[in-house]
Amino acid sequence: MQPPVSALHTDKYQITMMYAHWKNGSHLKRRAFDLYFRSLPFGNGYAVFAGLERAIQYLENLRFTEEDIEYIQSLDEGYEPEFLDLLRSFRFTGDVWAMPEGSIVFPEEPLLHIQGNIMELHLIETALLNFIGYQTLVATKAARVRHVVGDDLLLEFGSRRAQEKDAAVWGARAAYIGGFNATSNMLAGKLFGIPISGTHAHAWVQDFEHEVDAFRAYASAFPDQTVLLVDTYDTLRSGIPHAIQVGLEMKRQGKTLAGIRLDSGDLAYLSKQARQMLDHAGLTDTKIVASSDLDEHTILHLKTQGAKIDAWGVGTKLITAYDHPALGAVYKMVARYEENQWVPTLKISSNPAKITTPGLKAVYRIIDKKTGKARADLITLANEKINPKKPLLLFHPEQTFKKKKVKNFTVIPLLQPIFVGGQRVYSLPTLQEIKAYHQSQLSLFWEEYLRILNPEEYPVDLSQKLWDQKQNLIKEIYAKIKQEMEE
Ligand SMILES: Nc1ncnc2c1ncn2[C@@H]1O[C@H](COP(=O)(O)OP(=O)(O)OP(=O)(O)O)[C@@H](O)[C@H]1O
Ligand SMILES: O=P(O)(O)OC[C@H]1O[C@H](OP(=O)(O)OP(=O)(O)O)[C@H](O)[C@@H]1O
Ligand SMILES: O=C(O)c1cccnc1
Ligand SMILES: [Mg+2]
Repeated sequence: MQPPVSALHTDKYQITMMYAHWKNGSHLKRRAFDLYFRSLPFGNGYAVFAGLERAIQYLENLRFTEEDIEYIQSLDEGYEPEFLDLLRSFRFTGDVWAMPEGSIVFPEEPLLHIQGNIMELHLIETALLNFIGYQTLVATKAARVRHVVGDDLLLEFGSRRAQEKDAAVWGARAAYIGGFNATSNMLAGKLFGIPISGTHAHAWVQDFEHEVDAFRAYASAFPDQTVLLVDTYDTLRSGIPHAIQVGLEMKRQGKTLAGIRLDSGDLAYLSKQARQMLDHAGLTDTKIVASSDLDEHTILHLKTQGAKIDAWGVGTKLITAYDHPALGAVYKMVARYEENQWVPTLKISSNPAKITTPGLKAVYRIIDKKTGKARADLITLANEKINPKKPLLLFHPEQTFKKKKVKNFTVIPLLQPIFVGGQRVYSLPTLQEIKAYHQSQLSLFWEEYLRILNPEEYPVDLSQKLWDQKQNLIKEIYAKIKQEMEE
């Protein structure tokens, strides 16, 4: 368990809106928000949802401490004492639905749907977007790396380059969900039970007069898990020969040199040379680990060059989501509860893709019974039923002439209840279960959606009823604006 996240981990405007609602007497009005993203990162065909556990911990422990209240008071913004009292007794009381962590998710799908009073719904926006945006990015990047390495071992080495501590620790967890086997971060190992793994640094070698003495001393400290870093001076002429020398000494003692690590230079050439040299010396069980600014692209190139690499250490480019550093997730109001019913609401934009989809919704994955593969995701009204016995007409939400009829299918609802009335009703899966769930979900998709370059766009459609509701609301809003202009 991590220390609780402060209630002040939010933007000022959330607190000012909470106060203004309280002054207005509207702070307990019931509202609904969706959290989703609009476009996929890294040019990938899907994203891997992560960050839910952190979000759950946050909501369960959300409190204003006396120090937080003192700070708000000290701002001299005229907050009345009764409002501060309200904050003192603040607890999250809302209802939450979410996709399970490890889910394969797509743009426009509600990843979280939250109902509650407007005050609490404002407060939590920033933290939820912060956790889920980052962890989903890293899990997705990790899945891309996993996609190109097949079954090779993947080690997460990014802590030193992460954007601060929380990113290192939760990023390690997200990488594990997305397909990494281990992390070098000890704290992530302790907190989450992720396998930890590591070799040694150049400084270990530099600390000895002779490279071979450094290797020998390391091997005698860790005879069962010796991985030697061979590029401190000269990989081919010094590092590998010295590693072989120590490897043979180990062999005579009945031990195996577990591996060598290459951390610079031409990794394809060096790994092929290293493999030959190790094999020639009879060290065929010694593995080759590579690290050095790797990502899915360099790894793919190294593979096509025939690199003889068994395990990959990936740091900076994974943990910082280097080539797409923000998911751009958003949190938008979709309905207001007025006179005992939910009234859909939307935000208009000149960019049609940015017009929100109003109302309470459900998300289904449509699975072809014959192939067992996903055909499309369908967002419907919350109370809409899909009859799997009747053919289902799917159409593109913008280019509506693009249609397809689906028969012989099953539907999987994607949103799960997480909180009811502020109480958690969801039992947290273990990290192993999340990882396994992610793998099982990948197998529902055709390779065309999974490849890392120019994947096919997976269809995410709106049901006819939801589509109609959205169009009608857009028309209504424009009619109202016109009327108000004329008055
Ligand atoms: N055969 C290869 N094909 C394509 N890219 C490679 C190959 N070998 C290594 N790379 C990549 O090329 C880059 C090499 O980086 P660079 O030349 O800056 O430093 P380096 O070789 O790691 O040396 P140092 O760490 O000493 O600066 C890394 O991103 C590495 O992953
Ligand atoms: O390359 P990454 O994917 O970020 O993986 C982590 C890097 O961290 C270590 O390097 P170190 O901090 O010693 O620095 P350097 O390799 O840049 O010299 C390690 O040797 C890797 O090169
Ligand atoms: O264990 C390693 O080899 C390691 C750990 C962190 C960063 N670079 C390498
Ligand atoms: Mg390096």
